[in-house]
Amino acid sequence: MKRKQTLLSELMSEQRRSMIVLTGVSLALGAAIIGQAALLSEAVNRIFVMHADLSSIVFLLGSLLAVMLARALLAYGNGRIGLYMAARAKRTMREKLIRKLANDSVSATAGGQTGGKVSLMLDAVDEGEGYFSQYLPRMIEAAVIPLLMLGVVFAWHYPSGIIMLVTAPFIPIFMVLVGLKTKKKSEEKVEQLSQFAGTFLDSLQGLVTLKLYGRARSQEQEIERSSLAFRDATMGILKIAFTNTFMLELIVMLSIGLVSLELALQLVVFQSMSFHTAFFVLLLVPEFFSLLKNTGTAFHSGRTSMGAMRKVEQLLEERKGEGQTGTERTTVQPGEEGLMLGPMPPNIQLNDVRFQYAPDSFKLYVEKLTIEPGGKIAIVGKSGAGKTTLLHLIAGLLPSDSGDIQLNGRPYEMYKRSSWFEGMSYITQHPYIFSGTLAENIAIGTNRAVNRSEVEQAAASAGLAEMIGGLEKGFDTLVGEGGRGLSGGEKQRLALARAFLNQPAVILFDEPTVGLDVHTEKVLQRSISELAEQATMITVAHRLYTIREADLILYVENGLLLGSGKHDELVECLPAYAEMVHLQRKGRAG
Ligand SMILES: Nc1ncnc2c1ncn2[C@@H]1O[C@H](COP(=O)(O)OP(=O)(O)OP(=O)(O)O)[C@@H](O)[C@H]1O
Repeated sequence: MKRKQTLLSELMSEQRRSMIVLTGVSLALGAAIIGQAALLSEAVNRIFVMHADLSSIVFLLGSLLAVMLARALLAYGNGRIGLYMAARAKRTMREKLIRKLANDSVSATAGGQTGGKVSLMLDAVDEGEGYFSQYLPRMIEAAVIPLLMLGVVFAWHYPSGIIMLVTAPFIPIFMVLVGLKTKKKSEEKVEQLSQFAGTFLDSLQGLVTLKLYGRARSQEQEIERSSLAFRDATMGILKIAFTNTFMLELIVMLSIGLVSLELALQLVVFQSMSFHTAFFVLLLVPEFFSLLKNTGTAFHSGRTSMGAMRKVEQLLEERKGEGQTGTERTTVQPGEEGLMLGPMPPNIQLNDVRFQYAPDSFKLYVEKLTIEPGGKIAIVGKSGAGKTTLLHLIAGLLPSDSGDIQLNGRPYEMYKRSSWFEGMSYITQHPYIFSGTLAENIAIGTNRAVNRSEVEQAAASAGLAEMIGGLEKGFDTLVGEGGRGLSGGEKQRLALARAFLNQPAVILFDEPTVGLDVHTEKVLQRSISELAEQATMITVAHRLYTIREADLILYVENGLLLGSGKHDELVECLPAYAEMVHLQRKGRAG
């Protein structure tokens, strides 16, 4: 059975070439370190033991300087390659996350904690960087350079080599023990951070609601609790990191002490070795242990990064399976090369379509439904009956569990998704206003480049001209986050202006449930009917006027399409519909 490729192994396979370069640079760095020690010990030997004059060692000192420079450059090069690998890995992770979120169905994207996702996108991906910028370069260095050094020490003075060989494994053993402990802690930390960020962002977004319901204080306490938990998790990791550093220093100090003692005994007591050799080995030993020690710190950051990467992987995995109910779900493959839809409204057909948000939850079933091109459809029913769900299914914003949705007689999946979405505009009750100017917010209605006069024309058609004309900066007024606020009616008209730019073949319209003033209502109605002249219009309808004018009314109850037809027909043959109309009339009169 083929093993599932993890995110880390995927990222690693991208970095193969960089890792080969890294190994080459590490080898050169090892040679430079050994060369530096050899030249330095030779220079000291000549000056202090052989009392050579300065002119005879000028070349030696020049070579030493060159090797030191080369070492610095190689160490810098290693750092740069690490940073390059980290940047590449972060880009890949972000791309994967964005692609995943963008390809999820609308309901899946809207689900979950927004703040948590933001924190994951920004922080966990950043934390993952340490694996490539620190851990990998240090590990490759540790695998290459100490071996090189050990070989040289063995060749020059094998007893020191034996001590190094015996003491060195204590460092990785210690690292593994500590690493295992930090891994769990770091996963906890990322979890805490995500929770903290989530609580914080969600509280900020809902500040007005919280204040109104007098919940601001309890939310404050919740944020405090969340931040304290995050602090504790961070402190836990720091405690381990500090103890780790202290223990590593101790092991390194003892090991260097042991080699020095052995060298001193050989040099002074037994006089069995030259000063040159002893000094050369003595110069190499701290370098050897310092490299191993660096891997200790890198190991710690590597574990933290792995914890963060697991979180990213979980989000990618989670969303992969999200919404699957066990039955084969007709998912839409994004970006597939498929049929293109033309500018004309398509014929839309639903056959035996079933949908469920999750097992044991609300069920929607449509046996047969045909929407003719250019039709004006009103979906009606009680609150929670499934009107919006049906609208989203027709629009392909939700994937059906079974059955098929056809456009012009062919399954929906055969079409290129972008061609369908480009020909469609969705005017929701609460359209999202992005942070930017009014002109920019209108221009996002279409993919093609638009000029200012087209934006102005669209705004005028949507009945926004008067309101924008009254603003000091007109179309350049900043709206959305950090900008000017817009009323509910203005937001919907802005969404309408987006649709006017797009000139869609299919319009989805979620009619406002709250009453707009007569003037706004008239403007909206006029604009929408103008926009819908050449298009199929599917409205989740609440107004009697819209319902009466519709070519086809779909009456939904408890997720079932109870009846469809014209207003008069339904009043005649569907008592539930007749009652709804009656109640609506009474409501208006009262
Ligand atoms: N993302 C979701 N996950 C699970 N259940 C959902 C989800 N969205 C809606 N539902 C449930 O599905 C049912 C139908 O919801 P839907 O929004 O389609 O109703 P509606 O007729 O449009 O209601 P309203 O007129 O109040 O907007 C409701 O019971 C709702 O709670």
